[in-house]
Amino acid sequence: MTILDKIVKDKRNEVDLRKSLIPTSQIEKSVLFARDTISLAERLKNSTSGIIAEHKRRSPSKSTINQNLNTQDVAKGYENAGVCGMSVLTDGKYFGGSLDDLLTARASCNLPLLRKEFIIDEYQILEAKAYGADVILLIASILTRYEIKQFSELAKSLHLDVLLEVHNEEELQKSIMSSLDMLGVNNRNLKTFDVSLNTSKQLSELIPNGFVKVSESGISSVDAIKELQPYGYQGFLIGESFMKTDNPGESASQFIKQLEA
Ligand SMILES: O=C(O)c1ccccc1NCC(=O)[C@H](O)[C@H](O)COP(=O)(O)O
Repeated sequence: MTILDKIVKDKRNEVDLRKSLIPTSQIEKSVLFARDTISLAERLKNSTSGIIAEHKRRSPSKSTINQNLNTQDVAKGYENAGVCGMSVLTDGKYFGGSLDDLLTARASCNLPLLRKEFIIDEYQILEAKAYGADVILLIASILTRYEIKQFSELAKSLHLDVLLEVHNEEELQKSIMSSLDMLGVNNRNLKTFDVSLNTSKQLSELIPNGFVKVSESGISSVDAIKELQPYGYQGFLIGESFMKTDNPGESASQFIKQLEA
């Protein structure tokens, strides 16, 4: 069983439990459920840097990244740095995140927020909206084409942007549909954790125009972004590189200044 299989198995149990505790009707009554969302895709199209900065305490590939920071400081720091959006990991067991982190980030900044989660049920999309997200992530390797269609159409009906993540050509071909806004190529192989920017480079030409291209994971230098930009990437998701420092907002700020110099 791969780590991804384990995460998905645990996620099904976790979502079933939450569904039994909080009914959909209650989620839909939350104040944030009625909030006007902000489009990350539009921000990326109009940006010269395209940074999506992540809140990430730990991960299966790095047991500890940073356990000492508070989400409010990270969100405010990222906003002051001028990032286009913030990604908030909400998985508890493997990443040390929570829906409360999303809520705190929402209360602390006006950035478009991505709920970074292993979405396997429509219920999690309703939660994303209710806890202040503007964008959801769908991971092609854990979903069927039918699920990608159902989930992305639900997200669009709630005015959420959809970032679809792929790692290879097969996942990309199965997923392309008009209800997606952004196509993300994950440079980290989620089975082996190997990271290679070549994955983004190789898949770029297969992504149809009209989708905002996002390169995800393993980006730790301005040079990496300059290498990826000629392949049409407008968004760059960066987690560990910022979060491993004492001040992720300041690190993002220095990074963006260097990129735009
Ligand atoms: O980061 C992991 O180890 C990981 C393992 C299994 C599934 C997903 C994983 N990461 C989620 C992400 O996509 C990254 O957090 C995100 O792209 C940022 O990556 P990085 O800049 O390398 O922290």
